[in-house]
Amino acid sequence: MAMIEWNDGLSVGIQAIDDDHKTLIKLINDLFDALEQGAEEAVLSHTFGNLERYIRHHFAREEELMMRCSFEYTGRHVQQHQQFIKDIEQLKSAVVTSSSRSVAEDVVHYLSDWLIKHIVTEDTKLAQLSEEESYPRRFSGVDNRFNKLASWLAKSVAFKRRMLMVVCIPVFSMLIFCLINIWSDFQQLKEAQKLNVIFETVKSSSELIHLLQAERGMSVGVINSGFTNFFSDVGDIRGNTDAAIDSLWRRYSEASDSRLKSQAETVANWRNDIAQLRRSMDARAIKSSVLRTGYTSVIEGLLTIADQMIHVEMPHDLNNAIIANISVMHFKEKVGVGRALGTKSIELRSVNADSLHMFLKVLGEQRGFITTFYRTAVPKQREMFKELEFGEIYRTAKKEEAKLIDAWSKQNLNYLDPIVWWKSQTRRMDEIQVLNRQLSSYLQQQTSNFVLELRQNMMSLILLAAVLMTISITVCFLLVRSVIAPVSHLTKALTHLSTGDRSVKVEGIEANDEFRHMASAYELCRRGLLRSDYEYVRSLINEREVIRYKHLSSIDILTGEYNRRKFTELAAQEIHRARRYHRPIAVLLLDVDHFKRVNDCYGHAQGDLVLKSICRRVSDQLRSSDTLGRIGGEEFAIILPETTQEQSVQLAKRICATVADQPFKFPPHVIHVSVSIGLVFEHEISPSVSLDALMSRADTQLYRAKAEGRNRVCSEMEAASVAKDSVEN
Ligand SMILES: Nc1nc2c(ncn2[C@@H]2O[C@H](COP(=O)(O)OP(=O)(O)OP(=O)(O)O)[C@@H](O)[C@H]2O)c(=O)[nH]1
Repeated sequence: MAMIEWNDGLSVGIQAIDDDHKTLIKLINDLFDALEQGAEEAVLSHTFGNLERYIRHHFAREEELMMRCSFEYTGRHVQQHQQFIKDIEQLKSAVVTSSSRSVAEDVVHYLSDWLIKHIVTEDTKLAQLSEEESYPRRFSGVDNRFNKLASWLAKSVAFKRRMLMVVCIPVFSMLIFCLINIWSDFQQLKEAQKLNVIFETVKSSSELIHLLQAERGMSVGVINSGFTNFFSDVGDIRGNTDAAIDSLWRRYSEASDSRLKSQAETVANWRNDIAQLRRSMDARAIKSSVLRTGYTSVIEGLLTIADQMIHVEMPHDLNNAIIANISVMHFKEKVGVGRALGTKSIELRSVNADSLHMFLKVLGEQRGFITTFYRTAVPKQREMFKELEFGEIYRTAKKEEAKLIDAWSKQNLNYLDPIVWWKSQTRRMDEIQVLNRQLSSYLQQQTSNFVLELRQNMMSLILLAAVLMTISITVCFLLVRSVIAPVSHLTKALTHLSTGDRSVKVEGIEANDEFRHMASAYELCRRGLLRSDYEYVRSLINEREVIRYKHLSSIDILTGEYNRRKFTELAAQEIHRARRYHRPIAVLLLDVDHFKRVNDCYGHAQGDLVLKSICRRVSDQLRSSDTLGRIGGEEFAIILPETTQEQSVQLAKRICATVADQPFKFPPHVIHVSVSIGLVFEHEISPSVSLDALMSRADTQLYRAKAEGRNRVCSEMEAASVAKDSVEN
């Protein structure tokens, strides 16, 4: 029968160590079997030797592993190993040389207890530590980078923090995303607010260009008419132009953007240039062509500044919209140039090819700007332009343009009226200016919408960020409550359980999930351990009961000495030992003399007291290694191991004397009693001599002692010497 058995639950997870443990279990079982079968000393010694060697081998393997893992308690463990190896030599001698079977069994129990403790506590700790090492493991998982990373994370970042990471990383990523977008929107908002200023200046520039175009046309008309036509109109328009220049200058000089501010000086210069042109005109000291060039250069300058605005960073749609708007401003200027060319040609009736060529070139430039407009304009702007193109004024002007080209091609401008031409083109320019204003308003509207959209976007992002923060804080709080707290409770409870404290319950887990299952499993485990604790205590009690019953079944109730059964068992062991080790032994049979009379005279109760007292006196004479037993009513037997013949005879005589010399006093009675003893002695017990044989021989001597008068010791040696004496005599 196996003393202990391997159970996979004992595995520490390291194949080599598990194999060692299995072999150790087998060797302990072998030792137990050998003892069960009553093996000879040589067999026991061999079996124990195997166990001892394997323990040394196992310790060496463990110590090597401890060194490799830098195990914290290596020194202490090595010391324990050395101590155990010393102890095991004593255990070996206890098993091999002890004649007592129970001693050998105790040693085997001790060894099996040691092995289980060693596997369950010491080696399990070591195995946990060696997980990081490359020691061949039984359950090696898939060793890939992901697993390594996960393992690194598990070791470097505590569970609580990992849980927080799970929540915080995505939430904070989104938060950062929101903040980046808020920042970007904020920047765009600032730019958009600047755009408003830019569009205002473009609008003002457009108004100024329109007034300058009108002033240029009228001023040229005044000069060309010899200062007869339009003179009063020029005065009115100059005032408007001055107001528009001042307004534009103020816009530029008050602008916070350095790009705009720098244009204020240019506008001031243009104001001076225009004033100079006017003075020259009023002094009639300028040609119309020079005057036109002067105005045109200012207009082109204004258009160039407007052109620069398209390079300001802004949303694509707005950028296209402003390009479209500026294209219309350019287009209008080209209409103005065409108007002047046509007017001059009709007035002079000039049909030269250069003029026609220039006119056609201007028309080409107009088409170019219209193409740019259509390419960049947003649908709404296109709609506005189409309305203009299909309007009566625009179509009339285009018809006049066609008439002029036709007349030019026929080389006859005589039937054309310059006033009609000029007016048609002027009305067309006015219409275009109306369109320009609409386009500018549209731009401002778009910018306002854009700003509004940005503001709303920013507000939404701020709201989202606030919601995310609230969610993350709430989720963190909930996680702490619902995950980390149960894990902490369970860990605490398990720690208590592992140290033997079975009283800690897991409380506060309200979820109906894995934690509840874990808590239930823990509770089952705790109750199971409690039950096994009680069972263990129960088994200890039972064991004690068995020992007590065993004791009772071995003891004579009256005297407290061994009864016949136990005495026979112990006497047989002593005889076995004496035979094995060739040691001497003596057997004494003692009978109370005339005890019937004691009973008869003093009663049975008094007789019992006398028997007890005799036993005490006899026992007082014995050594601890001697064995006394009551084998009959008033008959006792004594085994004296390791005693010489002389010592045994002396002891027997001393017993006789100690009983007979002092009467037993049980007031009011004084009872005189004696004992007779039959003694046998063996220097060395041969295999043929049994306990029964010795007892029988002792009984013969006892019978002789009774026969010879009682209160004496009779032995075989003395009988032999008497017989020898009589033969010699
Ligand atoms: N009080 C008491 N008497 C016992 C007990 N056991 C046996 N006896 C008595 O011991 C007596 C033994 O008597 P016998 O066998 O005739 O021997 P004896 O009277 O001692 O005489 P010898 O042995 O020949 O010296 C009997 O009267 C038994 O009743 C006991 O436990 N208590």
